[in-house]
Amino acid sequence: MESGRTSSIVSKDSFTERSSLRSESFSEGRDLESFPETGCLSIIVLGASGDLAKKKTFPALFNLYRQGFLPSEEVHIFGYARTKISDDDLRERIRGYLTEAKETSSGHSKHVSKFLQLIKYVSGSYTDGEGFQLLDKEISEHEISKNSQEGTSRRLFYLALPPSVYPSVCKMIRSYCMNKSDLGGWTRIVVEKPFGKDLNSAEKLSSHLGELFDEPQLYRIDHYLGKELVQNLLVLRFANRFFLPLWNRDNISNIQIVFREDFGTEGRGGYFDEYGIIRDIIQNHLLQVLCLVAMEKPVSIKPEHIRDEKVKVLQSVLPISFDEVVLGQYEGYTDDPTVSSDSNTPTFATVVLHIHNERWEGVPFILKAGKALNSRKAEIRVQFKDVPGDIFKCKKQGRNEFVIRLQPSEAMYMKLTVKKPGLDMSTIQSELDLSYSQRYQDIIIPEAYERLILDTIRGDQQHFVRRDELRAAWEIFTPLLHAIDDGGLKPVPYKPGSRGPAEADELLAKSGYVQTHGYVWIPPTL
Ligand SMILES: NC(=O)C1=CN([C@@H]2O[C@H](COP(=O)(O)OP(=O)(O)OC[C@H]3O[C@@H](n4cnc5c(N)ncnc54)[C@H](OP(=O)(O)O)[C@@H]3O)[C@@H](O)[C@H]2O)C=CC1
Ligand SMILES: O=C1O[C@H](COP(=O)(O)O)[C@@H](O)[C@H](O)[C@H]1O
Repeated sequence: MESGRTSSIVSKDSFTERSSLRSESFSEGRDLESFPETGCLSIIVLGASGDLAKKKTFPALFNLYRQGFLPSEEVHIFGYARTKISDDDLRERIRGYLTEAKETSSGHSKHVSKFLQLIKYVSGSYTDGEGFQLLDKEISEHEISKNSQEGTSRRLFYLALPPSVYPSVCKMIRSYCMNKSDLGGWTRIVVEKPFGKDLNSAEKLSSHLGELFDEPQLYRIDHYLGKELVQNLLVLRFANRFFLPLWNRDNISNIQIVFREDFGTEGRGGYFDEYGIIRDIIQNHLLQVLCLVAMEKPVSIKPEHIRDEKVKVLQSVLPISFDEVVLGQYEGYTDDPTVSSDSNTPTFATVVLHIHNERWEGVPFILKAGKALNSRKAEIRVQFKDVPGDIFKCKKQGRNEFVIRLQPSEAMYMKLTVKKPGLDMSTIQSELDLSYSQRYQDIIIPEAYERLILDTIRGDQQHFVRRDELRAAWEIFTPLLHAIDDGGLKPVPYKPGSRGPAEADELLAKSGYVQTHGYVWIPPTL
């Protein structure tokens, strides 16, 4: 394995102190700022009392700390929210979410306690200056205590908040909490999706944030871009001769990008009902995956080169035809008291996109996402066309497929036809399988948030959404979303624990997907 500092995949036993937060992986091609970073680092989690903060943000920070990426002599963490609680109350709220694999319980609790001591809580409002002045004072005290030279300290603000408060919070940060000068220090803002509700609101939000901060200071996080197999897509496509000649309309029949969850909105009904599955999953997570599957080879692996190509793909997507959309809502969704009883919000959607360019003309990209379905998984399924001149008459067994399983059980496998072992000359579907748990037994795959927060500290924007990308993404979905919001398109009911509406499978078949019968991929066990 590479040294821990250069790799974001860590060995199961590693607990090495890393003194630098600079990325060295793929460093030759990267475009990272070049000043030395010596000042102390303050990470401020706004909305620290909330769901995301406790389930994702603090655990990701803990894992970075545990692996030595957040040395206690440099880093301090602040929680900020309106709720009036003490430092210890916040620590107790998050303690139970800090988990780590394969460590003795005494080793674990030692790390947890030390980590929790790095956290301080400040209570204040999101709309007036008083709380933010207090926050600034606390951060400055920490910086002074670390002998950080003025202007060299680094401040990372993580907005784990509902998007409705982003504008006022950003204004407060700009007015009261910026790093005072720029002698190598910085102020960066991480904003969570959804970035707006449609094209207009997103543009308004972008303009507002754009007046307060420069684009290099803004990190629009989409945690799917931090998943191991999503990060592998460009390597897979552009570092393997196998795929180069095949990855196009001549060979590929259709591509599915699928997200399934086997639970419903679970305590987030109020949020979800305002947004729905398209804004929650498809317009961001699945569309980002589509970009990486469909984009042309970038000039280099510099973040801007990659993001330039993603924007081009998005701009080549044709307007969505409503005939190629199936919406669903699971039965019982409106029983949640925070959901309106006559809600039209889809909890399931299949949407077919078409990319109007030389590589993809005629290849449907089928994006499917649903809550309360029969399984939990996310995958990309590339289905190839039939083999012309099928001398083995094996068509009935199914087509070649290349499946990238993003989660759970990260894997990629190729479904292919082989001779059935034995004396007979017959064929059977089998697979070439790269299952990560089997192939990389010594490695723990980092959580997406862990990786992305590290990127924000390192100043690497590759895995974050650029403003023009966001605009192009909203352009694709806004007409459909408005039609749903206006009641012009209605979701069909489906049973919780099912595959979703039958109409979605019909749309899949209409789009050219050929179901393989009698073959099931079984994740290998050790
Ligand atoms: N939870 C998740 O799994 C995921 C969440 N996200 C995104 O992360 C962000 C935060 O999500 P989540 O933690 O679930 O949200 P929460 O509803 O838990 O809100 C976070 C905190 O914000 C404050 N808050 C809540 N509602 C309001 C309001 N109307 N006005 C002002 N402050 C409010 C509360 O703190 P207080 O009252 O103490 O100030 C709350 O603890 C959202 O943008 C969400 O879309 C993205 C991916 C997954
Ligand atoms: O952004 C979101 O993602 C989660 C699913 O994330 P995953 O990493 O577990 O696949 C989803 O449950 C949530 O509704 C959505 O806001």
